[in-house]
Amino acid sequence: QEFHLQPTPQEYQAGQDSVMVPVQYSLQAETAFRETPAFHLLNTLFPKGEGKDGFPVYVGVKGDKSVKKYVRRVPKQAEGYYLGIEKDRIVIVGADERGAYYGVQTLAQLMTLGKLPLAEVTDYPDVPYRGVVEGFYGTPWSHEARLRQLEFYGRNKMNVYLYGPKDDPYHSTPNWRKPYPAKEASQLKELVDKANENGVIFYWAIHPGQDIKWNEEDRDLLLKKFESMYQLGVRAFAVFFDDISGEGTKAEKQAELLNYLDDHFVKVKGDVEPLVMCPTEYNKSWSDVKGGYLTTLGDKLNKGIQIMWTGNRVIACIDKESMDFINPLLKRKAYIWWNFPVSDYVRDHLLMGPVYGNGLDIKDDMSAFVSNPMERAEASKIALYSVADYAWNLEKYDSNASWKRAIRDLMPNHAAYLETFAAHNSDLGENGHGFRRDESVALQPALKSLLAAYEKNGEMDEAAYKQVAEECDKIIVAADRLLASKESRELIEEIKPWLMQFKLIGEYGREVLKMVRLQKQGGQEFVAVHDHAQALQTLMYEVDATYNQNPYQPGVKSGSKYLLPTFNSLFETSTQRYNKAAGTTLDSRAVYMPYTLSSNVKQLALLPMRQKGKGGNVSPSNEVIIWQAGGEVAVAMDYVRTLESLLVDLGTQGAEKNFRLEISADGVNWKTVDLRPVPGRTLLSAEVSGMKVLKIRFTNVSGSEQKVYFKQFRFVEQ
Ligand SMILES: CC(=O)N[C@@H]1[C@@H](O)[C@H](O)[C@@H](CO)NC[C@H]1O
Repeated sequence: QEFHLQPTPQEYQAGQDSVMVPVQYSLQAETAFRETPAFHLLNTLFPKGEGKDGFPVYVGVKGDKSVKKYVRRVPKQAEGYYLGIEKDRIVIVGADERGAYYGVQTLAQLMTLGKLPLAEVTDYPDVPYRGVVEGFYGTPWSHEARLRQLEFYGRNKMNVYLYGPKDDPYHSTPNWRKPYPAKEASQLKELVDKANENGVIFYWAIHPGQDIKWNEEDRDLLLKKFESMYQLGVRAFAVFFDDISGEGTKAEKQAELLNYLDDHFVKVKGDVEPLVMCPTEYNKSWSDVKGGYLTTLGDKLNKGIQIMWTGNRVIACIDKESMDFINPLLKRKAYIWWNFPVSDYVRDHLLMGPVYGNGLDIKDDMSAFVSNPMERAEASKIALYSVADYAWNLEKYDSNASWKRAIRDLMPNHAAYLETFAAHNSDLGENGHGFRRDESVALQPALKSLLAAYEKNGEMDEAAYKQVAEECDKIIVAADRLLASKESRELIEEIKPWLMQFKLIGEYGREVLKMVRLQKQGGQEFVAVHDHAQALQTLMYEVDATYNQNPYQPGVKSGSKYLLPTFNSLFETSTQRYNKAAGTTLDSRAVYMPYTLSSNVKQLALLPMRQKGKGGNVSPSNEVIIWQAGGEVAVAMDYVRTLESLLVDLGTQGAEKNFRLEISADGVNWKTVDLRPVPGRTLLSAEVSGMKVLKIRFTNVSGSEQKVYFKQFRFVEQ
């Protein structure tokens, strides 16, 4: 693999010549430089550290005497730097302190080459703020995972991390008004210090909108919370108003609060970054321009305040058209919150594929590009590496090359195996946002050709067969090697269930290919191989029913877009053909989904049904659902079944007054069923035990539009 600086620099010129990597350096810099993160990093790069006879390293920022003669080479862009490696010196000049830090990070990468090329790097970021918003639903990252993330951001020249895990009770309702308990407070302080060491601005975000009162008391409580975070070292703050309903959604009030914080906290402190806010209307598909929410923010919010935006939809790639829509309304460059590789709405999938689909022509249209990642911190690094690469230098961004480098960066000694795994674990599966990713890209042609030849006219595409068979072998080896890896143990522990599932898919594919071969030969051995394949199906079901049993999208899906569906089709077709020829009745069902969802509520229509054990649930949504009067959601069974229980949770009290649940045993006659609120919760329980059901229907009968959450719709069969 040829060497490539990360992120891709704006300009990198290297001759053939090089110098040995010095073991010691002598620092030529202003005294003040010794207090900077750039110095602390530089000091770790030379085995023998600093010494007066060491290799001269001139380092500083524009204006420093020590680097005066190089000042013309420094880019004018913020965080830019010039790095020159000459025969008798190294020169690093930053446009500012973080630029100097980035110059040292680039030097660190060059020093891994074993010898230093005589080179010049003139570099700077395209997008001012680049990084990560920990803004997902689900288990917040651990403290150790966050510390590792911050080092990763420094190495990849990401300069922001926004702390905003939805399920941290002190970030959101109910405890946003309270200071953190001692342990959490000291951990946050440690994170702030770690961020500073790595050139990362640590934003602490608050999510008060669900229960904030627009009065002085709450305003002062929020200010007090900011003050308590300031005491912990936080110097950058955000206010998120996403996923709320009710009073807290008022634009005028939100703007008034933000401006108050800006005038009475940020400007007073003098050493705090500009505020960042996430609007309630944070994507175009939800915005009602005429309603004036966005333009109110655009008109009223103090100019320096940044406003976040997820694009044309909740989950969407960002392009020129998206930016041309939003920037004029906000009267500033939107601060992009990119919802990838976040998977809190497809928690049974890993998103390990390339970062692609964002415009390469929008570097001047956004003030920030931050990624909302998976709750699996280490696994998110593949995407985050490429987000860093993209946001630093859009025009030179190459998604596939970046993806390969990201994998090698994450597991240098197992890159080939991790790439095999990542290639087949990248799509999200069906989901309520309709957002999909490509998967098994290199193998797709062979899978399609093998299936088409066999299913349409019973032929064998030998070349495709061979390629798929070889891939199955690679999958099995890759899964074993990764499961046994000593390298990146934290990553392996995060993705272990998916690695187990992945291996089973490789073994299942191997057996299914044998079945196809044997079916055509008509051999008796078909039965034994069929039974082995079925045993593997059972093991795959067990993994899916045992691990990652979260209440939203439980289970472990792998290779779900092309790989497994192809093997399942081949299993079913070869078994059916064998049965026909041999007069046997081998079970030809591969995977089974007995329930079908239908709905005329726009945000529910695409939600996938999931089978779990002896029951099913409709995949929940994180967002507020606009449920029109008379709107309904229905679930149809494949044949009449008997219910044990049914639970609905719309996240709002009193929903049982506005909605009706009906059951039909024949799809024609309907019976209304009582919905009982569970005391103290928004959960509703239906008395359905023993009822025969072919179809379930749940309707808004309030006569008006309802804004609710769709947190749960689950039933269990007897
Ligand atoms: C601005 C934003 O995306 N907010 C949340 C975010 O916290 C979720 O993680 C995101 C992905 O499901 N959906 C949008 C919404 O629910």
